[in-house]
Amino acid sequence: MSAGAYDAILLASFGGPEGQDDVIPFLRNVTRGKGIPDERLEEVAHHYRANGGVSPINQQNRDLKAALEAELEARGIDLPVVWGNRNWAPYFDEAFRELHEAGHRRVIALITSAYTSYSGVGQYREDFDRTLDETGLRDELEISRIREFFDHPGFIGPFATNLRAALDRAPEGTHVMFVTHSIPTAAAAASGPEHGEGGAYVAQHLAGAEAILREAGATDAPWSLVYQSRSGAPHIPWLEPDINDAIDELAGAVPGVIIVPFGFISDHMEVMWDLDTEAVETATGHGLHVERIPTPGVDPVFVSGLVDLVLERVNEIPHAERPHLTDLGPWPDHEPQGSVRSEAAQSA
Ligand SMILES: CC1=C(CCC(=O)O)c2cc3nc(cc4[nH]c(cc5[nH]c(cc1n2)c(C)c5CCC(=O)O)c(CCC(=O)O)c4C)C(CCC(=O)O)=C3C
Ligand SMILES: [Fe+2]
Repeated sequence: MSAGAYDAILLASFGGPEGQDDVIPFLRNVTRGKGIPDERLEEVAHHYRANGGVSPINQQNRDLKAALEAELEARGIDLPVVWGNRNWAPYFDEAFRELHEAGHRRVIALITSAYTSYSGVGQYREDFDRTLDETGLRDELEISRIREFFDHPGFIGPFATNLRAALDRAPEGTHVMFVTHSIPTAAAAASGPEHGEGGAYVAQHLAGAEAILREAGATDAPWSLVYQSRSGAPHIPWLEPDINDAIDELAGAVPGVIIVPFGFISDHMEVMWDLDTEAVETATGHGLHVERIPTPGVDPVFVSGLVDLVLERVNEIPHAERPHLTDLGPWPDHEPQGSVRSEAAQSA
């Protein structure tokens, strides 16, 4: 099946270190421009160091790329997938050159982040812009991107299925903790001031949590939205409560907690360390039943949903007809970046 006006998919992600020697250079990339000394970065590095200097995120993206390619082929959609990262190889400049050298001009970016925030969207768009200029490909490539997919059935579905199974295994009255990446309260407000104090970022998470509960047939379960992985200067306010504080607060009042990591699409370092090590230890320290359900990863429902999101653009599906499980969505498209000159302009 033709992919209409598009030539390729860019799988765009965060990137992560793949060995002890990579950790500090990777963290320098993540904090570029902030002038953080290596000694401070070494303090942040501990969870990578404890895992041989390796973040699982790059392998998870290789697996997601392969799963996308298999789904596209199964559906007969002729769209190659090129992978690029913000903070580690393969970097966006390598990916953009690969796309251009293969003759691709109009690209759909699939960013591995489901929600609207500077870190999850804005920084990626800035990086695309900067990379188009640095590679001299601004007039040769046009980068569009799929909409934020926080309420797409392909993203909600796997969480709902796994939450239902976890609730069936848990003691009556177990509390459901929806956890996502904390961000500075100022960044949250800026993500969509029309949505109130926490901006679009918090509004999307609250609506997404309710959608997961509905799809799991668990609207009567006690639940809350909590946060993880705050960093930076302590005097700067970030979204709260931290998941460990929330567990401390609930201990004694509930028999257990189910942790739903719906802030991420794969079980990367911030899930493995901040949740599976720290938060689970907090819960077991209180003698609570605790289970952390998986992120979508390469769940076939999620992978198929990502291809559906790409096809929304390929087939120019009207906005109102795009599937969404909250009344916040479907989230609007973003303006393409770069400017492929039309054939007419090129021949003129
Ligand atoms: C909203 C959000 C997402 C979700 C969107 C998405 O999924 O993209 C996300 C993802 C990730 N964040 C990651 C890692 C890091 N984030 C950092 C720092 C920060 N993240 C922030 C926010 C987010 N981060 C913020 C506001 C900062 C403060 C500094 C700044 O304002 O930029 C730092 C620096 C050290 C520190 O400050 O902790 C590291 C190492 C990894 C890789 C994990 C792995 O290696 O497996 C991933 C997927
Ligand atoms: Fe982060």
